[in-house]
Amino acid sequence: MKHFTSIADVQNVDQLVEQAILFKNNPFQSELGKGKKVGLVFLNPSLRTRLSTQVAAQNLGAEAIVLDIGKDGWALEFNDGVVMNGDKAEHIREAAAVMGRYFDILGVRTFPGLTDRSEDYAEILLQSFIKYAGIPVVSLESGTRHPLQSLADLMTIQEQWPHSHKPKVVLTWAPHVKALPQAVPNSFAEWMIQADVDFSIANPAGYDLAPEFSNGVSVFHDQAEALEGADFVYVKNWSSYEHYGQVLSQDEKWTFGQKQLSLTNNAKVMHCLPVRRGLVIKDEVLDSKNAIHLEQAENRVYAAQSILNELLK
Ligand SMILES: NCCC[C@H](NC(=O)CCC(=O)O)C(=O)O
Ligand SMILES: NC(=O)OP(=O)(O)O
Repeated sequence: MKHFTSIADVQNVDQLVEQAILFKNNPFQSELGKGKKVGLVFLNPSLRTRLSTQVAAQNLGAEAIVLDIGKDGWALEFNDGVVMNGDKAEHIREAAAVMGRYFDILGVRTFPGLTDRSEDYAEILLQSFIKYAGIPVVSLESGTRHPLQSLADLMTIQEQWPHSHKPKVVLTWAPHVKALPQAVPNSFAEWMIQADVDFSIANPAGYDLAPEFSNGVSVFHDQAEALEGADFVYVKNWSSYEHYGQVLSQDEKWTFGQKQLSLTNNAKVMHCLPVRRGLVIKDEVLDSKNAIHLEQAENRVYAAQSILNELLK
């Protein structure tokens, strides 16, 4: 593995999940990180990703150094050939190259701007870090994907499903007050399409994911129809891809509560967090035994550890 930015970078997904489960059982079995340094650069906020990746690096014997570059770093210029006479103090060409000299692996979080679809979907920011750092780069959530989250999600589903038949997994949109990225649902879909599950998506009209992420998946605009018999429900808000970055609906009928849960096969309910209680998922579900969001968050450590371990090989 050279970089980890999507499932396409993984040679053997089953083996990766197996390794993550092995790390969960014995976190200190690998010392590949000894003497190595992992830089974690955040252009946007994070709780789980920064902490779980730091713990993962430490479990491998590596040191993780965090820079909240969006807050504490120089404002970065990503465009080439510009005269930098505005508010941007440093070009990505130097910033990434310098970090490439300090670290062995670089993790980067770059949320999409949600105004220019082609710019976000070309992953200009993440690709610039890869181009100029010259070391392995791990996506800590980029414009279009959140692969460390998806790996933890797949691991969680596998742990929670002891049966030999495929589970029915439904990704459902839920309302939100802000325009959020499509990265988490895109990525979850990408991983579920390759997994041994029966996968479908429920969202209001206007919220269909980009075709390259939902190719061949059944998409329902009727949430109740989609939820019937579900074994796992992944609840998440995202802004419109079609009307790019817009909030088209705040329909509270899509808030996931007991009413929705009762349509399922006593489903396990998932969310990547942070979750807005009462708006995205109701307390009655989050505080029930069906909710496995904390298991997902816990598994972030072992997902990150298996990726760092691969890159350190
Ligand atoms: N890393 C997990 C999710 C991050 C982000 N959520 C958020 O920005 C929520 C912010 C809020 O609720 O105000 C997203 O949806 O991609
Ligand atoms: N799920 C997730 O990535 O959480 P953070 O945004 O807090 O890192």
